Order: sequence, then C-alpha cells, then structure tokens
Amino acid sequence: MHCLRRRACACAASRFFRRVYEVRAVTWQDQQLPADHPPVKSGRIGVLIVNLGTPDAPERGPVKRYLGEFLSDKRVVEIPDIVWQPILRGIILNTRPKRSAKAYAKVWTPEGSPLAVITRSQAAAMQERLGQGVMVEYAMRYGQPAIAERLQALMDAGCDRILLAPLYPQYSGATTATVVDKAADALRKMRWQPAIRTLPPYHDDPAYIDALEADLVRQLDALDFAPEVLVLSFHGMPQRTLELGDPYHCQCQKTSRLLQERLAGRGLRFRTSFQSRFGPAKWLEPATDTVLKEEAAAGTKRLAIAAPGFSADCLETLEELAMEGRDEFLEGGGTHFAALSCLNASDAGLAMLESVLRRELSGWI
Ligand SMILES: C=CC1=C(C)c2cc3[nH]c(cc4nc(cc5[nH]c(cc1n2)c(C)c5CCC(=O)O)C(CCC(=O)O)=C4C)c(C)c3C=C
Ligand SMILES: [Fe+2]
Ligand SMILES: [Fe+2]
Repeated sequence: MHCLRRRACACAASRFFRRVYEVRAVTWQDQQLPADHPPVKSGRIGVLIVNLGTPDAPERGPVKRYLGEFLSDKRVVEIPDIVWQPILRGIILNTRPKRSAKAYAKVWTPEGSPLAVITRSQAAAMQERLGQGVMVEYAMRYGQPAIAERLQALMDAGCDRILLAPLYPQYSGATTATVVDKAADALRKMRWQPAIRTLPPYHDDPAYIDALEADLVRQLDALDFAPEVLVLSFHGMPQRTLELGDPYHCQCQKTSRLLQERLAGRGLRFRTSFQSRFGPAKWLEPATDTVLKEEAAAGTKRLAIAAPGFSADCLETLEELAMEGRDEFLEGGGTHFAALSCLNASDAGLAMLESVLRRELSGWI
C-alpha cells in the first residue's frame, strides 16, 4: 500500500500496484486503459439457454465420453463414488455405449444430434426475437458447448447481467439444479462476476400450457386417424428422489392435469407415464413401456403419445417413443400409433420461450 501512494517509486512492488491501480482506476477515476487491457464490460444483458447435452457423434467413443460425464454427475446418480464409479467404469461404460451409439445412429441428422440441432435453432430464434439489446447463447450441461465457456463468451461481449435458462419445464435436482451448480462452479472462479438470474420451472405457466395445447391440437388434427388414447410421457426419475422431496413428479402431474383440462372434449382418454428407466432401482411409475403394452392388451387400437417435459426432440423421444414405443404398441395388437413432436422450434414453442424469458428479464430490458 505504501508504494501505491508514492507513484514516483520504481520498485517491482510499486510497478505491480501501479498496474492494479490503473486497472481499477477505470471505474474509480475514468482514466485511460492501458493498451493491453481486455475490453471493459459495457453493461449488456445476456441469456444462456442450457439443455442436457448429447454426444458429438453416434459412435462408441463419443457416446462413452458423454455417458461418462453425465453418469458421474452426483445430481444424476446419487450413489457414493466408492460404490458407483467401479460399476460405471467397470460395467456400464463397457457395455452401454455400443448399444446407445446404435440408437443414436437411428435418429442422427446431417446437421448432428437432434437435441443439439434444435437447441441451436431455439437460441438463434430467441436472439432474433429478443433483439440486439440482449445477447443469446446456448450451452450443454454435458459435453459441448460447455457452460463455463459460453458464460465467458457472454461476459467477453460485455454482458454483466445474465439470465441462465435451463430448458426444463419441470424442476429436478438432476436437471435444473445441476445446470445452476455447473454455472456456479464457473462463477466461483471469477473475480468480477456478472449478476445472475435463473429461469424458474415453468411446468404450470399458462404460456407453456397454451403452447402445448396449440401444438398438440395442430398435430392431432393433422393425423389420418383419431386416437382413442393420448399418453403423456415424461422422463423418469428414481422413486427415491420423490421421497426425498424432489418436486419433479408433482410438477409432471400438474403439467399433465392442466393439459388434460385443455384437451378435454376431444374424445380422448389420457395416461400419464414415465419413460427411460435406468438401472435396477425403483423408478417413478407407471413406466411408459408398460402403459403401451397394457393399452394394447386392453384392446386400444389407436394411440398417440407426446412428451411435454422435453423442450426438444432427442434420443428419448425419437428412438425410445417413436420407434421402440411404436413396436411395443403394434406388436401388442394396436393398429395406429403416432409419436407427436416436442415444442422444438415451432411457432408455439418459440412464442412460449420468448414469453418466459422476457418475464425473467423484466427490469433488465
Ligand atoms: C440415472 C440416470 C438418469 C437420470 C436420473 C436421468 C434424468 C433425466 N434425463 C432427462 C433428459 C434426457 N435424458 C437423456 C438421455 C439419457 N438419460 C440417461 C439417464 C438418466 N437420465 C441416459 C443414460 C441417457 C443417454 C441415452 C442412453 O444411453 O440411453 C436425453 C437425451 C439426450 C440426447 O442426446 O438425445 C434427455 C433429453 C431428464 C429431463 C431427466 C430428469 C428429469
Ligand atoms: Fe435422462
Ligand atoms: Fe407427486
């Protein structure tokens, strides 16, 4: 501190403190920046859209890397490392990647994994709709583009207020919370942090229910058959997470109830179910595959299925529901099956995203 005040002094400590002082002085005294100083933040607003993540290619190696990161997240698999890591590294990562890569190959597009392609187009559409006053980026919780890197990109562009928007309508520790944790890991390392807001779950938001209603009605009306049953399938979670207080199950049930109220009067019967069971523990029930088999066995001939909890079509909807689910239902005796698309970058979906983002940005824009 002594050398800071004696600006004529040329000792090393003085040179160091003078440099620190000059940088701080930008805000304190509005002095000129040194030529090599990084750009000073200029008070822009950023939005970081985040989804789950997906492998870089539908091949064993990239799928193994992706699953290794995903399934090592303690928010996703809540088993102590000493027990879980040997199972994961010794068994799961030696068997599952090959099988999952085959499944990914069935849904892969020339532009890449559906989840990545759709998330990218949602971010581009939000940039267009929110205008130049807001900078929109997207990141993935697992894999690329990484949250820390895109947060830094927003800050480098001058954003000092950032809305972190995990695109999960229903909150769960394994999805929403782990995105916030990962962003916090990056923020923890920053001297000068941006102000952060997070997008709350929007499972019962009228804008979300409106969008689902409009998009599902549009798709149901375009079918060449009239379904008797509409299955609303949500991603599953271990039953234990519900018992420990995770609100995910209740939020799925609420979305389902609100949607059924909107679609009442269309002559449909509704089933709510949970898909993608993983491992031997008990998961939320009823399981989607069980419901499809039950319906077929009970004589239902025409069935449609939608996945309202997924903001973008992905392996779980395009392969598990639209391919495996179809086979299960038709092999059981059903005659007509339709897997309806997620909101994706539909007009209804984008209007809903814009509406929830604008609400969270209020006071900033
Ligand atoms: C313990 C395992 C898993 C939990 C818990 C889990 C929760 C969960 N996942 C999603 C959304 C998605 N999951 C996707 C793929 C996927 N999920 C698991 C396991 C758990 N998910 C695995 C192993 C996989 C990979 C595919 C496979 O090998 O079967 C995807 C699709 C990703 C893609 O690349 O397309 C999404 C989306 C939610 C919303 C959720 C909890 C609420
Ligand atoms: Fe999953
Ligand atoms: Fe519940």
